[in-house]
Amino acid sequence: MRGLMMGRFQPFHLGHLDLVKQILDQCDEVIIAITSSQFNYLEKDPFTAGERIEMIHDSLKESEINLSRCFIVAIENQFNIATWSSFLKSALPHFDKVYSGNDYVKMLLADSSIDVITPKFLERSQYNASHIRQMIISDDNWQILVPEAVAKFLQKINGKKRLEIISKSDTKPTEH
Ligand SMILES: Nc1ncnc2c1ncn2[C@@H]1O[C@H](COP(=O)(O)OP(=O)(O)OP(=O)(O)O)[C@@H](O)[C@H]1O
Ligand SMILES: NC(=O)c1ccc[n+]([C@@H]2O[C@H](COP(=O)(O)O)[C@@H](O)[C@H]2O)c1
Repeated sequence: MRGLMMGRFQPFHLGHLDLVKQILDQCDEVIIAITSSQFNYLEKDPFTAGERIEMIHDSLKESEINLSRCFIVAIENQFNIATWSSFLKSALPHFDKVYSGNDYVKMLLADSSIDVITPKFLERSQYNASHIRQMIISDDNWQILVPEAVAKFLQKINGKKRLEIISKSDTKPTEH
C-alpha cells in the first residue's frame, strides 16, 4: 500500500514530518510530491524544487526514517485544473490513496475516483509554512517549528536574506 502527500513545502516543517510518519504507520511506502516545482524566488514559493528536495531528504534521514520506503518527487503546477488528477497518475509512481485535508483537492480527486484520507494535523496556527516564513524574517524562534536539518539548510543558503528581499514590495515580481 502506497500513500501520497503533496505540498509546496516552503519550507518543510514538523507538521509535514508528522504527516510522513502518520502515512508510514498506515502504508508500506509514502510518495512526497513537491508541488509548484517550477516556482521559486517568489514570496509564496521562495525555495527551488532542488532545495526543497534536499530539505526533505535531510529531515527524513535525520529522523531515521527508512528512505527506501519514501519517494521524493517534484511536480509542476498544472494550468488545466480539470486534468490535474490524471496528470498526477502519469507523473507519479502508482499510489493507492492521497492524504489531504484540503476540500478543494478532495473535490478534484473525488471527481476522478481517487481515495482521499483526511490526516491529523499538528497545530495549524504554528505549523504552517506561511507563518514560519514570516517568523524567519522577524527572527522569531522559527527553528523550533522545523526539523533541525531544515534549520541548518536555511542557515547555509541564507534563507532569511532571500525571504527579506523577496518580501520587499519594490523588488517583488508578479506572483502566479
Ligand atoms: N500542521 C500540519 N500537520 C500535518 N500536516 C500538515 C500540516 N501543515 C501542512 N500539512 C500538510 O502538508 C500539505 C501542504 O503542504 P504546504 O507546504 O502546501 O502547507 P502549508 O504549511 O500550509 O504551506 P503554506 O502556508 O505555504 O500554504 C498538506 O497536504 C497538509 O496536509
Ligand atoms: N493545478 C495544479 O497543479 C494543482 C491543483 C490542485 C492542487 N495543487 C497542489 O497540490 C497540493 C495539494 O496539497 P494538499 O491537498 O495536501 O493541501 C498543493 O500544494 C496545491 O498547490 C495543484
